[in-house]
Amino acid sequence: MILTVTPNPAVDHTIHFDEPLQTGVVHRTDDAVFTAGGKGINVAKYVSALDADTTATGFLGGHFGTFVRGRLDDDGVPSDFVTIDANTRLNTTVLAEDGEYKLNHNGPQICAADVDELVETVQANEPDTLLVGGSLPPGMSLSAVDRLARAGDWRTAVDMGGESLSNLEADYFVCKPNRSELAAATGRAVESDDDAIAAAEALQNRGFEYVLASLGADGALLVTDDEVLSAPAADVEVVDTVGAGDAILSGFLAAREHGTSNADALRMGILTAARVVGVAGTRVPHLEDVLTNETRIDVTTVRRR
Ligand SMILES: O=P(O)(O)OC[C@@]1(O)O[C@H](CO)[C@@H](O)[C@@H]1O
Repeated sequence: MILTVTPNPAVDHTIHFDEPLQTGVVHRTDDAVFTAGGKGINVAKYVSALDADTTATGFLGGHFGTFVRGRLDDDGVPSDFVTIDANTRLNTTVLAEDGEYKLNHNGPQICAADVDELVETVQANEPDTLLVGGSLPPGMSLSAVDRLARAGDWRTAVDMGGESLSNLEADYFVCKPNRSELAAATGRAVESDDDAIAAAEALQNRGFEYVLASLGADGALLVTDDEVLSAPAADVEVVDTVGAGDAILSGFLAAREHGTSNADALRMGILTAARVVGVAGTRVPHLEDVLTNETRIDVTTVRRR
């Protein structure tokens, strides 16, 4: 079972305007979507739709916490959250004619007892794979992530900011940096494909079994002890990119749970992301047929290591 930990869940508010944003103007629209979000929660939603056994945990509180719980229940995603006093955050994505604006709140204050309860909740769920996804709320330190990774006999995936990746100390199964996180984690400029490969290899050498790097329109890389694999992005219409990285990781984790090869897992990540970018916000698109989809994604071996 894949247990996802979202230390800092969110109600994702995605609002769309057919005009560029301007200061001093009241922009009005009918087009707004509210979903249960946060990186770990998105992974739970997507891997569940990919037919992998999953449960979502993390911290939830207040009215927004109730909303997130309710949405997961409606979607049939099992959850086992730690309840906190403070309100879960609201994150807004504005899709305007002049671009995609992401406005994220830092989240509610967490205390040591909340973290202890989270560790106990994770242990009680006995996952095979643990994923810790997204930012840490105020009061939760990075050492708590290492503690979660070491609290039982599971493999741990992480999807966190680049600086966090470079400061983790436990053993990790996979991390999923994007381009800027690769740069922040390694202190290298990541502009070209070669830069991305070199940075992903450098990160893998630091002790991650797999580095799955999401490169937006340039697709994704998978670096293992033995090889570097590359896959292009699918050629699809993009509504917004929110959740695309979560989708790549979800496809990869679900495929690994189903026992596929590395190349097929990378392909499934790309195909899952191709569906997710086609819907607004972090709504769950139709994913049941992703494995059997006709779309050709050619995974290439960049080099053997
Ligand atoms: O502030 P964080 O935790 O880094 O990111 C949170 C977030 O922006 O990431 C998800 C998309 O990946 C959204 O569902 C969510 O609002």
